[in-house]
Amino acid sequence: MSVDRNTRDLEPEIERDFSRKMSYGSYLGLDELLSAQHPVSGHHDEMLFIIQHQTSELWLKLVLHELRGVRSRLMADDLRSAMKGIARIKHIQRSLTEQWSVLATLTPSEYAEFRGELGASSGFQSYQYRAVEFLLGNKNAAMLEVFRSDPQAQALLAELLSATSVYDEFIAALSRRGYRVPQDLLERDVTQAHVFNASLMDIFRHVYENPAENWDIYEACEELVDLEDNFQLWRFRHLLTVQRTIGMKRGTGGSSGAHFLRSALDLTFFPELYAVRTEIKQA
Ligand code: HEM
Ligand SMILES: N[C@@H](CC(=O)c1ccccc1NC=O)C(=O)O
Repeated sequence: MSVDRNTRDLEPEIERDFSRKMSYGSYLGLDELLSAQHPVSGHHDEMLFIIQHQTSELWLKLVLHELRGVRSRLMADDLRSAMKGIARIKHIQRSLTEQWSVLATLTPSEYAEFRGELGASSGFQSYQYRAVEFLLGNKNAAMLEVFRSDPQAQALLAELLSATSVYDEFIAALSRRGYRVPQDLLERDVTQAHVFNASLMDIFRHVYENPAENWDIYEACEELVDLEDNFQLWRFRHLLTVQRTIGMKRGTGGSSGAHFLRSALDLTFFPELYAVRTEIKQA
């Protein structure tokens, strides 16, 4: 290292020939990844728009992978390891939510220059986003119609629609641990969205009023609430970004736009875990 040249000398042992060895780029498939940006307009800012979506989809791919892991660890009654997966997902969610500030630098005037070229395409057609919602228990069979022209995406969603969600498996694990979960909930039609079930309230009230005796379950409940909070924060930042870039215009996907996105804030994955807060007895 020569300070005066402000140049770092490369050590002789540093690998330089990758003609027969796996390199960074080949391991990561960078040729494919970095040639997958295809702007449809000639506008400078479209690259930001594309990369923001692509990075979001990459993180969603990992969220899906981790959620599947969480679900199978719950099925194996390995609560601690399931919580490790949720901790990772929470960090990814924070990163996804934080990323909205980058897209917020796209002004309405800049977006208006290429929005017309997007046609009917929209984030509403993100199958990975829908898969995450399904895995968390917010099923909606009508969403599959959007993917008629993409059989692979439709098959993935069909598989998840008829599979149990993370919350279904958490509830099943509670039952195996001796908490009194009613049979009808254990045998619910898993193709439907989970809806508030009053019979879970006795269990969660007991857990929240006696944390010390139910510590790992208590912790798991709070992890799930963090997950839902984070999901809602992402939705809210999306809504704010939409409002500042297209105001109250209709969406390219055909919806009413901001109004439609606002109504997603009323959806909930774990309603009983929020409802229990109202019922905890005060000392
Ligand atoms: C300027 C940026 C953006 C605008 C103006 C925008 C606008 C919209 C609108 C209006 C909708 C409603 C569906 C429609 O009719 O099109 C929508 C849905 C959606 N967008 Fe975006 N969006 C933006 C960026 C993003 C980004 C970066 C993502 C990340 C993947 C994303 C993901 C989604 C998803 C998942 C939905 C479906 C939401 C739901 O079903 O509630 N959007 N977007
Ligand atoms: N729905 C957006 C368009 C949009 O944002 C979009 C277009 C193509 C691919 C992803 C998108 N992102 C989120 O909806 C709009 O109405 O302007």
